[in-house]
Amino acid sequence: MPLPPLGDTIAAIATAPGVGAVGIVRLSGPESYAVAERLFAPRSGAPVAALPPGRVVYGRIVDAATDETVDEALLLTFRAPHSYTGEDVLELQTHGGPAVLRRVLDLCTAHGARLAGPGEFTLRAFLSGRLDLVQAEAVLDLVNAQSDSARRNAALGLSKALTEQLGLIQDDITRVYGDIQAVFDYPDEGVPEAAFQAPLERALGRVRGLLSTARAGRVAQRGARLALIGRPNAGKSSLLNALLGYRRSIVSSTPGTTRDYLEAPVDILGVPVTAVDTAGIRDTGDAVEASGVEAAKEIAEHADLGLLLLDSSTPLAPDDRALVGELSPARLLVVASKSDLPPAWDPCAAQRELGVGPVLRVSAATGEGLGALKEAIRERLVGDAGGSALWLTNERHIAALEAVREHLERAKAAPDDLAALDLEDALKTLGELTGRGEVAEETLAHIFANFCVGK
Ligand SMILES: Nc1nc2c(c(=O)[nH]1)N(C=O)[C@@H](CNc1ccc(C(=O)N[C@@H](CCC(=O)O)C(=O)O)cc1)CN2
Ligand SMILES: Nc1nc2c(ncn2[C@@H]2O[C@H](COP(=O)(O)OP(=O)(O)OP(=O)(O)O)[C@@H](O)[C@H]2O)c(=O)[nH]1
Ligand SMILES: [Mg+2]
Repeated sequence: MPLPPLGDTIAAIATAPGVGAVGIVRLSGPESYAVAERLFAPRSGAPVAALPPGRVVYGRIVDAATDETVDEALLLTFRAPHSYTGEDVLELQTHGGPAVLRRVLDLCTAHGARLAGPGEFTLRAFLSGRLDLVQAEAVLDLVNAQSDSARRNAALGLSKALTEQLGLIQDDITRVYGDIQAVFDYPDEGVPEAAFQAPLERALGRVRGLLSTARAGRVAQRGARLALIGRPNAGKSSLLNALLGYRRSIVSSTPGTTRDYLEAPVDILGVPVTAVDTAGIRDTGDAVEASGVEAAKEIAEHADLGLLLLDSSTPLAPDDRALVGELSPARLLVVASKSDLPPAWDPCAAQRELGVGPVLRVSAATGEGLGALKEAIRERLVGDAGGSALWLTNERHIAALEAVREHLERAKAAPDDLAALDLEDALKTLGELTGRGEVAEETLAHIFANFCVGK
């Protein structure tokens, strides 16, 4: 997959497909003004090329071949290097609608622009040095963000928060590397071992700190699956409805009401979650119910978090204890449901007996404990990011930093001459990560292929 050529002038519709109040066609490249000259008539009559940058001018989009007025529009002007791409950029803001935008884009290509490929504007911003690779990827994440936590995180990436962290890591490694080289060059001067260790430890600490946010980052980016499980009648469907705030799942006093699983998206304090209501788990002779029970177990096993509901109004049963045993404690949150009813057992005693974390008292009927439950879910899904404001969300970044961590750990344990090799590798990996070092063309092509056209 080769990279698209640079140096020509590209055009694309920048706004989302479909009907909208306003739509934008964007041009970037050395011929942008010349292309616009041929299709835009400012009302002032001034030539487009003479327009000062950073302005909005009103005028008409005209098809020079027929003299037809295609639309009234605004033209936005940028001059290299002061633009998103670093090149001459013009934006034509027209009425939003597929036919208008398509026609304006056709005029752009008729007058010398080329249709832009996916991510080509942002690729040019990267290649002109206006964004590093981590920022360019943050643009992609920002556009694709579906939850507030994903948006916030991408905005931090774009604002260089991650770039700056990586810079600090790079500085420390460079320092250690330089010191080791000095020892090779002037062995008699002797740089004490301790001088290497401190910056190396600091860099390693930063890398580990960033990596510890990866789980939270993945959850923010892709969302998490939350399985509601328990015996029949435990109140799973009622709790699902309470979390959603609307009636999604059928509730009844007949045990075995939910037969198949059911998924619903829900925002848990900014974390995108897919909640899955499942069939009550019990031994059953009914083949349909049994396959629902099978599905429930499998869903619980693969979920990011299992919410095990234990009915607090009836005594705990052997089935409840068996369910606790089947699920990994790290991915289990236990709820004492129906807390508005007189309790048949004590949550604190149950916590000790079952060997699980805190058992949360919740009532789907009154809403009691729902807020605390949401807090606990959020904490379990993204809590390990600690106080870090910035989360790693991108698999490429995670993989690169894992490689850096390994190099640094090896360097720490190795004699100086071998450490130098690992430090070199760590620096090379960081360079690929930010794009400030050497990056394979395939890597770039792969990253930008995931963008939408016009971005
Ligand atoms: N209409 C429109 N809205 C948009 C964008 C766009 O390209 N067009 N953006 C695109 O994704 C984002 C804004 N990003 C931008 C980043 C830099 C520059 C720019 O021209 N920078 C110059 C001048 C800055 C200044 O005036 O101080 C520079 O940095 O030199 C423009 C947009 C979001 N909104
Ligand atoms: N008082 C009270 N009753 C509840 C509460 N939650 C559920 N119930 C009742 O418990 C019964 C079972 O509720 P469901 O939500 O259908 O239980 P379930 O776990 O989905 O049951 P299955 O689908 O059969 O596995 C219904 O009669 C509900 O009204 C609660 O918080 N308080
Ligand atoms: Mg149910």
